Amino acid sequence: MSPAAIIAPSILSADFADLGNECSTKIKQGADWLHIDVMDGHFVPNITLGAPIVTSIRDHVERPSVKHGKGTFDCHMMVAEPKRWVKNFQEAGCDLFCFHYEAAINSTAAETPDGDSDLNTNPKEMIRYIHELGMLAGIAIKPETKVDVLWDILGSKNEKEVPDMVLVMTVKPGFGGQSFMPEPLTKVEELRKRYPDLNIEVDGGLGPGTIDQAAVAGANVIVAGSAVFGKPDPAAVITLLRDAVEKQRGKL
Ligand SMILES: O=C(CO)[C@H](O)[C@H](O)COP(=O)(O)O
Repeated sequence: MSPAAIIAPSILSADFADLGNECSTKIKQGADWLHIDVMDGHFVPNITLGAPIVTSIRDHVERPSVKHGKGTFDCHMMVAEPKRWVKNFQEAGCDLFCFHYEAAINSTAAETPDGDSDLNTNPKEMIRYIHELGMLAGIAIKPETKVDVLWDILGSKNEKEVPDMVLVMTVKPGFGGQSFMPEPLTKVEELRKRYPDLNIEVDGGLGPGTIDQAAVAGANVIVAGSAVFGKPDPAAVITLLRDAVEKQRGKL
C-alpha cells in the first residue's frame, strides 16, 4: 500500500502581502505540508521568493516534530543551480529540499553564498549533501523528462543517496493556475509499481476535478495552489483531496 496522503497547498496562489497568516491558516485548515515554490527566472520564466521569505514564514508555522510531519516546508526549487541554495534554505527553515533533475545535470556552477565551490551537482551527490545537512531530499522531473532517469538514483545502494520523495510535474513548471496534464501520470504508475513505499508528489492543476486520476495512478503527496487558496472553503477542498488518496489506499 502507498504511504498516507499528504496535502501540500502551494503558496504560489497565496496573498503574498499576508503570507505568514495565509500559511498558518492553511495548516489549521487541515494541510499537512506547505509547498513553497522557489523560482529564479532562469530555470523557469518567473521569479518568486528566496530564503528570507522562508525564514519569515517559519515564524508563523511550527516546525514538524517528526519526519514528514505537519508543518513540513516542502521547498520546490525551480532554480538553475540548486546546490548553491541548499545550505541557505536549510538555515532558513526548509525541511524538504526538492531540486529538479534537469537542473542538477545541467548545472555548471555550484558556488554557495558562503563561497563553498563544490562543482559536483550530480543528483546522487546532491541528495547526499541535502541529507548531510539534516533535510529530506526530493527530486523533481518536468512533464517531458522520462522516468527512466530516476531508476539509477532510486536504486542506489547508499541510503544517503536515495531521495525521500519524487515529484512528477503535471504542468510545465513556472506558473500556478495551469491546466492539468494527464500524460505524466504514467510515470506515477510506474514509480508506484516499483516503489510501493515511496512518497510520490504531483504538482500542477490538481483540484476536485483531477485528483481522482492522480490518486488512482498512485500519487500520495498532493500539491494544490489555485484550488485551495482564495477558495470559500479551503478546509473542504483539503479534505476532498485527502479522501481521494485514502480511498485508493483502501482506508475509506
Ligand atoms: O510548481 C508550480 C508551478 O510551477 C505550482 O506549485 C503549481 O502549478 C501549483 O499551482 P496550481 O495548483 O494552481 O496548478
